[in-house]
Amino acid sequence: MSGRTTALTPPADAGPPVRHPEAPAPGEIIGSHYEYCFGCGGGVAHGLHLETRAGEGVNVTAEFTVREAHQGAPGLAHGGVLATALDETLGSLGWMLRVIAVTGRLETDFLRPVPVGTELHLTAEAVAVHRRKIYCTATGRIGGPDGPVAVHANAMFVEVKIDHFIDNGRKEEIQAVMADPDQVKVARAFEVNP
Ligand SMILES: CCCCCCCCCCCCCCCC(=O)SCCNC(=O)CCNC(=O)[C@H](O)C(C)(C)COP(=O)(O)OP(=O)(O)OC[C@H]1O[C@@H](n2cnc3c(N)ncnc32)[C@H](O)[C@@H]1OP(=O)(O)O
Repeated sequence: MSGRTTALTPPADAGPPVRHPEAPAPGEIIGSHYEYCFGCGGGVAHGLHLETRAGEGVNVTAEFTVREAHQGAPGLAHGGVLATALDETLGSLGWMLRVIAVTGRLETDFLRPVPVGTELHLTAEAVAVHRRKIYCTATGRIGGPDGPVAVHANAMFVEVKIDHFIDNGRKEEIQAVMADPDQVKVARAFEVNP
């Protein structure tokens, strides 16, 4: 057993998350970070095509419509797909903090079944930061932004540098994104974090 704690409660000396001065303005659409991302990429036919908007604090909102390709049981969304929608929404919080962060831990509560055709209204918010760790929560509601909660997640993201992707991603995809000026622009946006 390692000594690592898996608790999602921020340590006592964690600080509040601080909205970066160059974060997208409230209401601004946060574009896809990668065309072939299953969560937000336009190039994935059966992907979630999540479109996320900046909130006023260190928070974001997004919508996702459950389609036939997202089923687990007949006519119902697969739980893993719903967890992905929460994960993707949480991942967008990096834009508000202007850091790149990947999911370290994601704990999901499934409270109501979500039928195919449902629009899931998602919100995510960072609640605390401790060194490279970002503690955050996300909620998916059905029937409208104030509708009943169907899914909820507590999560801990870990800040990483671009090298995390360059060192670990398959060479073909890494070379392709490095050759794409739009993608390089996305990556560069995170490189300077005053
Ligand atoms: C050219 C490219 C262009 C790219 C353009 C932009 C791309 C923008 C992409 C954004 C994408 C988002 C998409 C949606 C979100 C995903 O789905 S991300 C994908 C899923 N997640 C992953 O693949 C992460 C896999 N895991 C890892 O790589 C490593 O375990 C991690 C998370 C980076 C941590 O490893 P590490 O850097 O060695 O850090 P480590 O010292 O182990 O941990 C740091 C701290 O976190 C704690 N910690 C780490 N893991 C855990 C855990 N599971 N539980 C509890 N605590 C933990 C440690 O205890 C430590 O705490 P302290 O000592 O500071 O108190």
